Amino acid sequence: MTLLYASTFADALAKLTHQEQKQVKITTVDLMMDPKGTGLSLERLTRAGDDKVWSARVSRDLRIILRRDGEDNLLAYVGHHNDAYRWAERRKFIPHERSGAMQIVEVIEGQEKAEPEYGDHSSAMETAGEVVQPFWSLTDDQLLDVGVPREWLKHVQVMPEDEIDTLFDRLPAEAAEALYDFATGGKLEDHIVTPAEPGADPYAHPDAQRRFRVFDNVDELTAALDAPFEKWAVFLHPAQRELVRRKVTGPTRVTGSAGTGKTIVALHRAVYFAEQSETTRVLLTTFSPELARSLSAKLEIQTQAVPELRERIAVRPLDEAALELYCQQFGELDIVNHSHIRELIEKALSEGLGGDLTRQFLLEEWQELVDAWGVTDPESYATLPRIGRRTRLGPKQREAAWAVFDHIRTRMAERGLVTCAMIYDRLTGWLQDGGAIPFEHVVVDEAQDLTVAQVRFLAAVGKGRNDALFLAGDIGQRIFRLPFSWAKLGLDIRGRSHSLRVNYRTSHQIRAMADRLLPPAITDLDGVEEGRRGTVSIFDGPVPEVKLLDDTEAEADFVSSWLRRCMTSGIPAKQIALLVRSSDQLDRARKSAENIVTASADAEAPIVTVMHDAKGLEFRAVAVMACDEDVIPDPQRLASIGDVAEMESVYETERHLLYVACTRARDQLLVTGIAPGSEFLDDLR
Ligand SMILES: Nc1ncnc2c1ncn2[C@@H]1O[C@H](COP(=O)(O)OP(=O)(O)OP(=O)(O)O)[C@@H](O)[C@H]1O
Repeated sequence: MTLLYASTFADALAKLTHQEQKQVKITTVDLMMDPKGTGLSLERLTRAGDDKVWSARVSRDLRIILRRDGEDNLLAYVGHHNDAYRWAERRKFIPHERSGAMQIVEVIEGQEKAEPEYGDHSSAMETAGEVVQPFWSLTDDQLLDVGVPREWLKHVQVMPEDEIDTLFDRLPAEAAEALYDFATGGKLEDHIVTPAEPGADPYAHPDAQRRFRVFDNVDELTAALDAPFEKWAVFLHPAQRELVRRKVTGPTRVTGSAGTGKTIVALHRAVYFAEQSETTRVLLTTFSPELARSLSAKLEIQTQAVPELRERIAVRPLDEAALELYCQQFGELDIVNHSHIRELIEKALSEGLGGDLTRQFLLEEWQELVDAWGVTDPESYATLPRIGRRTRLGPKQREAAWAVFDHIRTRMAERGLVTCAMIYDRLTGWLQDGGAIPFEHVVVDEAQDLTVAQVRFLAAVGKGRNDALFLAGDIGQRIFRLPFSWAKLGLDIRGRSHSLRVNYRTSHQIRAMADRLLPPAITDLDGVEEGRRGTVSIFDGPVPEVKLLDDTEAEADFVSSWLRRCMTSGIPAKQIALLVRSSDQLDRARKSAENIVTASADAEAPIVTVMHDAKGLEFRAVAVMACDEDVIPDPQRLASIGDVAEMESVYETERHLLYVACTRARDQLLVTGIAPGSEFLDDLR
């Protein structure tokens, strides 16, 4: 017997109460242990759209809808009595005639009425009266090629524009994606379905696997039922699945705009590696402890059916993993902090070093250039491109500056102090001399913000080993540093970078607005292009609002009212975030949140934080506040930049930051500022 579970079942289960879910789980497991259903009330549904559909009684009111075909037992839906029967009456289960992929097709009522009003498809006419019909010109053949079920052809051809947002609810996802992309300017040809081999299993096609999961045993099914809300753990998009299982010969990168499931691919990829053998060890890593914790929690869910896999995957922030490795290889160490470095600069200045250079300049020069790039001698310092540095230096000034840096390095060496970058540099040298880390595979999430030292280290980790390095990231979300070439540092992903294009996080409306902040394609310094065109979201929501106000008080009041509306509509406070550019504006956000908390004693407070700290997170509602003219782009960063190219890089990073903030929102997005507002708001609007 084959156990199958449809995403429609997972969605329906998630809508039931906790108690009902428990009852469903018990009946499901009984059903799977006793496929003939001898002890259960099974009933074939004669009025269903498909003659293999049965109902199973869970309780007086709850029914599971099953499809039983030979050895296949498919859990299709669950719901209250009438809802479940009505769902079954209006569904057919048929392999698509072009792809061979099993589809659940909604039976359209009154289909005969859906005749196109103009019979000739070659006509350029796209409207019937006032109603725009975006798919009017598409032929049956073109629609079948992208997975539209035959019974939907006419309905799609006359579909009015305002129904496009329902595509994902009503059509198989491959067809909905193609049509949505076409309606928003994309090409249908990019979505032609892959035909199956004759006689192939209709559930094995990649398009079927995004909605059906085959279980090997009841334990696996039980685990999936325990996590009914985590669809990502069970149903991958074909493009995600491809990347998870791909065999590669060098470092690989998955890209895609915010919310396209890069983190999910990274997680599945780590598990996939761990499945390869009992002795395989995988490092799953990212930049911050908070994101590492979130990866760890997701991994627990994903591996609950096979807990031993969890043991084979270490989840750590990259700095922590590097530190651990360093201590194992070279013993304990002391890491310098900013105040140490400041003290050393002071000392150098008091000894007459540094010429007329300021403390602040020397500190930044050390952090952003000398330490970040691992510069160890004056010659390298003299030839280093001054990426991100505002001030040009003449030879004399460089000499004076180097005297200070030399002083810092010597004192640090005497006291046994190192910087984080030095840890990576030493590990890189050790790897180049034949050292080996205790992991066969390293999977890195949020890779767009890796430092120079981290990239060098990872390049050494991946050198000469297949499948050693898998990176997930979006260059449009690089917010912590200015761009640099990975290939020049030995990490070459050219030809092995793949984009995802289905956005699972943000509504159509929010994604479309946020996308206006970035160009349709971004090319990194190694010439790898990341195209964002053709990305579609799988659900829709309210249109985001951009609001400019007269002063901070008016802004706080406006955001408080918005917060109240969000919470009244059922969004829990913890699922709402108020984001600002930097800590200087945090009070403005806190004020809006406080208005809510003081108005209702038991109201929980929403999350208030800076945009940088929201990277990788998601919320149902987000207010991006304080988008004022003199806040974003940050005027301090832009001040006194001499070089045009450099100015562009800083602008870009600030734009990315606003993009990151806006794309944390799932359903509701509000952007506010004091008039006239940030120049970026013109693009948003
Ligand atoms: N195949 C899937 N099925 C259902 N949900 C998915 C799937 N893939 C991703 N998601 C959901 O989409 C949301 C975004 O996924 P994820 O965080 O992996 O995106 P991302 O590309 O890493 O985003 P960002 O670039 O903003 O960090 C998450 O809620 C995730 O659970």
